[in-house]
Amino acid sequence: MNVNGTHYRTIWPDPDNQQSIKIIDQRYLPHQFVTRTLSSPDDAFRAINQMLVRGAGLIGATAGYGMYLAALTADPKRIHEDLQAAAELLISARPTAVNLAWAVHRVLTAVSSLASATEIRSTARFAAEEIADEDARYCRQIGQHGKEVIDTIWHRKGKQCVNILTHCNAGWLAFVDYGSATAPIYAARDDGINLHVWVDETRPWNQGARLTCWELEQEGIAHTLITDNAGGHLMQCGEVDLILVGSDRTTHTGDVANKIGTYLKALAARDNDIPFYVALPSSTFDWTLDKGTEISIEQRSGEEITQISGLTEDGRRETISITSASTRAKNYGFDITPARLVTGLITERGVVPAERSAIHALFPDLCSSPGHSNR
Ligand SMILES: CSC[C@H]1O[C@H](OP(=O)(O)O)[C@H](O)[C@@H]1O
Repeated sequence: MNVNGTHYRTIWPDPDNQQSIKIIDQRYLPHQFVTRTLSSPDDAFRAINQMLVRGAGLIGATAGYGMYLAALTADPKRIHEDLQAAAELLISARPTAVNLAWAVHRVLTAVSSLASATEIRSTARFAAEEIADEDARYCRQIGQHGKEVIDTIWHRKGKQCVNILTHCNAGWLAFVDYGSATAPIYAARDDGINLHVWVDETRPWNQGARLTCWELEQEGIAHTLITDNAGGHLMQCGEVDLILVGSDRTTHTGDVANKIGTYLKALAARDNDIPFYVALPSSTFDWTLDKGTEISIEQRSGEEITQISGLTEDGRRETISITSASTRAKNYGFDITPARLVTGLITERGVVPAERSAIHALFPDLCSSPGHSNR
C-alpha cells in the first residue's frame, strides 16, 4: 500500500541482511513512520505481544517469519526441539487471531521431515515468504469479490456515494497488503465508485482513529472519524449503506470473533436492515470450533482504558490518565458476532453465507484436512 507515495508491505525481508525481517512499528502511527528489525523468534514474539504488529493476517505473517528466525538461530544439533519451543512461544503471544497458530504450524509442517539445518532454514524461509505472499494475494482477491457488493449498492443508489462503516483496522496494516475489509473499498475506488467511509475510533487502542484514518488518507479515500457509539445513530439516520469489518477468527459455522464492539454494530445493522459483511482470508477460519463462544477472548491491561496516549502540540508523545487512580478497568479485546447477524463472508474464493454448509462447500479442501486444524 501507499505510504507518502511509496509502496510498502507491512512486513518484508531485510534487503541488507538475509538474517532479519523488517516491520512497521504501528504503535507510532499516524504521527511517526517507524520501522524495526526482527532478528530472533523473541523479537517476533515481542512484536506480536506488544502490538508493534497487529491484525490477524500480519500476526500470521510475523509468526511465519518468526519461525524462520528460530530456524536461523537454533542449535543445528537440536533444531527440531528449538523450533518446537519457538512455536510454543510464538503461539502464546496473543490468543484470539487464529492465523498465528495456523502460520506456525504451516512452517513446522514444512520442515518436519527434514534433517539438515541448511535445508530446514531455506525451507522455513520459503514457507514464511509463501504465507506473506499468499496473504497479500488473497486480500487482493477479497477486494475483487467484495467490490461487487459495493457496486450493487452503488447502482441501487443511482450511482450516489456509498457510505461504508468499518470498525477497527482490518486494512493493509492488519495484513501484508490491501487488507481484508479495506480491499473491497480500494478495488471499488479503482473502478470509479464514489464512496465514503465512517471509521469507528475503536477504543481503547484506537486502531480506527490512528490506523484506518491514516491508511485511508494515504489512499485518498474520503472518510470521517466517529466515536464507537455513533454508528447506531448514523444507521437510524440512513447514513450507512454497508458495514464491512474483518475477523480475527471465524468458526467453520460462521460465528465471527472481531474487535470488541463489532457485535453491537451487527445488532444495530440488523435492526436497521443494513448489510453486515465480514471480509477474511481462509487462514482466519477455525475448522475445529463449532461455536464462537468457544473462542478465547484476549484481555489486555486496564491501563489501555484508563490512560490515553497522543501527540502534544509541541510534538511530544505523552500518555495521560483519564480516570482517578483507583478506577479499575476490564479490557476485553474482542467479541463474538453470531453467524445469524452476518449477511455474508467475503473470502478469496468468493462471497459466501455465514453457514457451515456453504463455507464447507467453498473450502472442501481445507475443512476436511487435519493439517488445517488451527489450534
Ligand atoms: C482481520 S484483522 C484486523 C483485526 O485485528 C484487530 O485486532 P488487533 O488490532 O487487536 O490485532 C481487529 O479485530 C481487526 O478487525
